[in-house]
Amino acid sequence: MQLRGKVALVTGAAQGLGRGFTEAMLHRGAKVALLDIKVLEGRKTTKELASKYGPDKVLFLPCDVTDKGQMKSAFQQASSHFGQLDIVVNNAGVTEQENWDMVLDINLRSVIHGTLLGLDHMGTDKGGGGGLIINIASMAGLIAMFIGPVYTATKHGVVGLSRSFGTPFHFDRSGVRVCAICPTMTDTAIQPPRVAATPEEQLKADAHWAYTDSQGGLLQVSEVVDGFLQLVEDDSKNGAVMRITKQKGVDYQPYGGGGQGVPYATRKTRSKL
Ligand SMILES: NC(=O)c1ccc[n+]([C@@H]2O[C@H](COP(=O)([O-])OP(=O)(O)OC[C@H]3O[C@@H](n4cnc5c(N)ncnc54)[C@H](O)[C@@H]3O)[C@@H](O)[C@H]2O)c1
Ligand SMILES: CCCCC/C=C\C=C\[C@H](O)C/C=C\C/C=C\CCCC(=O)O
Repeated sequence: MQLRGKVALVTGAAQGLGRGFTEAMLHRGAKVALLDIKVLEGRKTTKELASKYGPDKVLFLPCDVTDKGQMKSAFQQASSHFGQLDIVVNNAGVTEQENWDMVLDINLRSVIHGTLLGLDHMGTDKGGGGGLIINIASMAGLIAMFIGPVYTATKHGVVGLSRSFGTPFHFDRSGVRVCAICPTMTDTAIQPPRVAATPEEQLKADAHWAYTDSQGGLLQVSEVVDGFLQLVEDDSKNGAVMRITKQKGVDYQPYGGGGQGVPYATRKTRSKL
């Protein structure tokens, strides 16, 4: 998909990777609705981007992605403000924490909801023009992050969700590509400090940084954004799971069945047999 003239919605866009994806799309001529629970940061980011790309190109919508009403309303406001919706990036996320219900709600349930809302707004079967949904998973969606079992579970869930909605069964109806991106450790505020407050936290921080350093250190946001743009522009990728690592750069997780999971003959593909 070429970005010029397109409209995107990005969750967790106030900072970090979400801000990076937003700015890259604006730079290529898209308009973007920025959603975030952090209202001050969200407004500040939007103001900065408005002064660089034009106030008509951005819209900030305060939104807690775990609140179904707020999410539904934000999607409606983004679509009606810009007159269309072409790309949804389910990016908002948090790292492992004691309140594991919250990790599940933000990292998985809201991504499921954001994907369903994206299909409702963009699906050709729902009166939309088709489009693209990119779900931000993590390498922890493909391998076990031993200091983050719940985080790992949510990111594996995001990968599975994206692969399933990325099968021809769904694409034939909706015209919406659904893909996931799995970056390894990236230099954003989600990263824990090297020096922690308690011995237990220090044990985790030491394990985390030993692993990260052994993998060549942190990715920069720009490296993940480069992969993101590649996925946006490559219309052949549906149900694809992009990996981004310091050692191998951008590549795709290999799966049997050409990345489409269990072979499935849809009405359209059957009629061509
Ligand atoms: N940084 C990494 O190492 C890394 C690696 C792989 C994947 N990821 C994933 O990338 C995504 C972005 O993370 P980041 O590294 O930019 O972190 P970040 O903390 O810099 O940004 C996350 C953003 O999500 C927002 N957010 C959190 N909870 C929210 C909620 N309930 N509703 C709305 N917005 C909410 C935050 O306010 C923040 O702006 C996350 O899904 C994360 O799991 C990060
Ligand atoms: C002390 C808490 C650390 C929390 C880490 C913060 C964010 C990480 C986000 C990334 O999405 C993780 C990406 C890849 C991790 C994959 C495997 C790591 C294995 C080693 C480990 O458990 O740290």
